[in-house]
Amino acid sequence: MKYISTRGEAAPLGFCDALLAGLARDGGLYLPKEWPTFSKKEIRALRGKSYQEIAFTVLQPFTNGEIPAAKFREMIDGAYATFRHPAIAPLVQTGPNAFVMELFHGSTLAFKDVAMQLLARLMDHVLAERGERATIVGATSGDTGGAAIDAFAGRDRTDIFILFPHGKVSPVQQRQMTTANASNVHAIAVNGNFDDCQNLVKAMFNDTAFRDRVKLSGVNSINWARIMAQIVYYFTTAIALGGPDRKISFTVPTGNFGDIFAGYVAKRMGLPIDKLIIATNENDILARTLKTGRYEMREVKATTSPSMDIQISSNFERLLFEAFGREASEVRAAMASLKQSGSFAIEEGALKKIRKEFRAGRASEKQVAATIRDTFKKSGYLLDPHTAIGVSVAAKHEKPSAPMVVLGTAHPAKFPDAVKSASGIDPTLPTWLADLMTRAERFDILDAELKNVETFIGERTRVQK
Ligand SMILES: Cc1ncc(COP(=O)(O)O)c(C=O)c1O
Ligand SMILES: N[C@@H](CCOP(=O)(O)O)C(=O)O
Repeated sequence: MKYISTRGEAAPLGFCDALLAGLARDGGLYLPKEWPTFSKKEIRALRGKSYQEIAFTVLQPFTNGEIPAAKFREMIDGAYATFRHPAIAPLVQTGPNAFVMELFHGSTLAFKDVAMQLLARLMDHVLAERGERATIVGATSGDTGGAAIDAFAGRDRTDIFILFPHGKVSPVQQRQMTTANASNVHAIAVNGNFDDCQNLVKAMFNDTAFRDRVKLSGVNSINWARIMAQIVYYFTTAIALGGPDRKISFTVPTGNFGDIFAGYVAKRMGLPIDKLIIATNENDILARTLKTGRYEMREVKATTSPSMDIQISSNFERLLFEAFGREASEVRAAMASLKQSGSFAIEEGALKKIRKEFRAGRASEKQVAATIRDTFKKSGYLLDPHTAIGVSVAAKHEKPSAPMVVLGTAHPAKFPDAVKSASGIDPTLPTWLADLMTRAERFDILDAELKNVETFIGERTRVQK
């Protein structure tokens, strides 16, 4: 299986090359040339299997035979041994036909751990096989950074540089990035917002001389392996709820569109998913796009769900590629228009295809607080603000015929201020993070200027120049 770029101008790559490349050289995102599929019978055969067994079966076709099966299984087992719940992604019933899939039992309490722990092991393996090192850069609005630092800290073949928006992540998120005691970790607070950080990362990938000199690799969801690992929990959950003989709907708190795109891929692979519902906060660019057919950037607002305070939703490009019938020239035109004018229009045919698979909704700050408060009052279950957006939006789309699963993307203790002000409850960090807020911090502050950031990274990476 080869991986092709959404912009159609980069050479197709095998799995290991796409893994290390992150962003394609034409600025596009990699996708498999065709989707591997599973029949209903094959999906039924996964019933009763562990998360790790299902992960192995569902993901192996994507590895293109480039990772030995036993080694891949060992990586999966290692990745999920770091989780504190045996089911990895357990389900909690919150209503007669409503569930939250808890994705926050990994070491940094966010769904990012699910993919990042596997990604780090895959990269380590490929770099060791090739006798190479890599410089990893990542942009974060709060959660990707902590998960990446946890997964890569102390790894000898990689130096990791995480860019986060200065003063715009929660104190817990910041500490998860700034207190790692490892010399290969560099947390950088950027004077700007998340979109500035993400633009810097993409600009570094597009600077070929720099990219090649420091052997740049990415851990954001621009990296196909991130999306790939996130496909698994759609399968485990659907199977637990009666799939493939029953359709399930998923509501996904969305920012960069990676998590929900993984659900789309699961559907393409044969998993009977009814609807995929995009849930946004007041930065509702995706909900507006589905309604109007125009992707139109606005000023980003700071909300109580900072990880979703995003205007440039990276993986929407992957969906456009699909909706345009994999016509890369149309993706290039849309992305050029976005760069030039901050917007693009989606033609009727493509929009129809998107609307067939997806619904979308937004939750205001008031609705988020009310959802946290009411859910706690009703059931004693404490939601984090991101998951609360999912629960709020899902309520408008629930129907008796298909169970509705909201992706629980973070633990409430990552956002204690918002949770306490909504519910009166002060969520506590688990014991292994109990001293997090007293650990010594180490980070640098940089302006959002490409040359500046490249010089900083170039001087600190251990890649041979
Ligand atoms: C807690 C949380 N929820 C939701 C999201 C949105 O996920 P995605 O960017 O994959 O759409 C993020 C960030 O990615 C997050 O950290
Ligand atoms: N919400 C994310 C933003 C980056 O998303 P990614 O999935 O592309 O890594 C975060 O928490 O950092």
